[in-house]
Order: sequence, then structure tokens, then C-alpha cells
Amino acid sequence: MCCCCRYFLRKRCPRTSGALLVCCGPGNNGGDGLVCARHLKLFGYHPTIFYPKRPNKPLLNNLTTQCEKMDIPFLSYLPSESKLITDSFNFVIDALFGFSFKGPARPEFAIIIQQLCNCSLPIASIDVPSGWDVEEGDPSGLQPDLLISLTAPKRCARNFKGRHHFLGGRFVPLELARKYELNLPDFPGTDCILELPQFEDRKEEQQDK
Ligand SMILES: NC(=O)C1=CN([C@@H]2O[C@H](COP(=O)(O)OP(=O)(O)OC[C@H]3O[C@@H](n4cnc5c(N)ncnc54)[C@H](OP(=O)(O)O)[C@@H]3O)[C@@H](O)[C@H]2O)[C@@H](O)CC1
Repeated sequence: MCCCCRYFLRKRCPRTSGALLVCCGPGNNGGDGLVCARHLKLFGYHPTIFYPKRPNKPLLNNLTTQCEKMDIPFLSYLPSESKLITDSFNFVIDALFGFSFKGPARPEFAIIIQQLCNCSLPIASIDVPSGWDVEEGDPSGLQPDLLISLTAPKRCARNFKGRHHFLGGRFVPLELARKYELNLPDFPGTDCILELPQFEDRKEEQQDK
């Protein structure tokens, strides 16, 4: 997913001013956020992590340690004024919740999601925009500019109205793809990411065939 973010950032946010806020949730989606922050730091950006609820799991502890050892700062709280967020960062990575989220968000996270909704910065959501039902989405919830679906777009991605939708990862064994009729697109060459057309455009393309 950091490849997708870099693509977007190259246009929107030069590395010299590449101050990014990475909001990480308590599950593996949050773990993806920690990996994303580490990779972006390696590529010369300046991530800051907000990781308010940290379950004591070896994988997540190790990912956190890697970020700490790379001198990535962790925020102890999210500023309640959205202006403070927009003044401090150029871009937000939403790694709060992925496909295991069951709404509605509990109060401590509902506030954070609302703060992201109020903030005017471009937002990239990893796998599922946080707060969205994995099947139905949430038309009144967070509306990211960039969605990075992992392995396969989740059903809610049909409701994504932002500018760029990427598919990341090409790890699905053929047998599994056939069994579940995933109908995954071909990745060019050895690329691990692919930009997908908007759902409405895809529907039109299929109708034209
Ligand atoms: N093959 C894979 O698995 C791959 C997974 N990948 C990545 O992992 C993501 C899925 O990770 P995941 O299953 O850990 O769940 P995730 O969405 O991060 O959230 C779980 C946490 O949220 C919490 N929580 C739930 N509802 C809540 C609420 N209403 N309000 C507040 N909290 C709530 C829940 O808390 P609990 O209910 O257990 O107390 C738990 O702590 C997936 O989207 C993708 O990004 C990829 O890397 C590719 C391979």
C-alpha cells in the first residue's frame, strides 16, 4: 500500500514537505498502517503515527518497535481541532479498521473517525474506509480520496467515490480465485499494484462488451 500512497503523494505532496499522519487501529488494518508508515519513512517522507489502542500481540508489538527504532514519532492524542491537523500534515493514512469492523464504532473511535471526516486533507484508506460496513459502506461516513484494496476489493468498494482506487497484492492462489469467482484483474509485468477504474466506469465497460 505504500506504493499506492507514494503514487498519490508524488502528485500532491513533495517529500520535503511530506508530513503524513498515519492513524492505526487495534487490528491487522492498524498493523498495515504501521508497515505503511515505516516504508514511507524509508522513502523519505515524514510520517507521524497515532495508535491509540495497542493490543499486546507479538506481530503488532514488533511492528511498533520497528517504527520506534526508525524515529517515527507517535502522537499521544489526536488534536480535537481539525485546523491543527491540517496545519501539521499534508496527508492522512486511515488504517483504523478493515474488514473485521462491525459498526457502529465505539465512542473512542467514533470521535477519531469524525475528526477525520471533518478534516480537509486528502485521506488514503487501507482496504476499507474506516467505519464502513464491509458490504454496504457508509454513505454518510468517511469519504477518502484514495482507496487501497488489499488482495481483492471488498464489496463496499462499489460505493467508493474518491479519485483513485488501487488494488494491492497479487497473492491469491489460482484455486482460491476460481473457487470464489474473484475475477481479479491482471497485474502488469511484475507490478504488485494496479489502479482500478471507478466502479461506475467498470459497469459501463462491461455493458459495452
Ligand atoms: N488475510 C488477512 O487477514 C489479511 C489482512 N489484512 C489486513 O487486515 C485487516 C483485517 O484485520 P483484522 O481482522 O485484524 O480486523 P480490523 O478490521 O483491523 O479490526 C479489528 C479490530 O477492530 C475492533 N473493532 C471492530 N469493530 C469495532 C467497533 N465497532 N468499534 C471499535 N472497535 C472495533 C476489534 O475489536 P474487538 O471487537 O475484537 O474488541 C479489533 O480490535 C484487513 O482489512 C487488511 O487491512 C491484509 O494485511 C491482507 C491479509
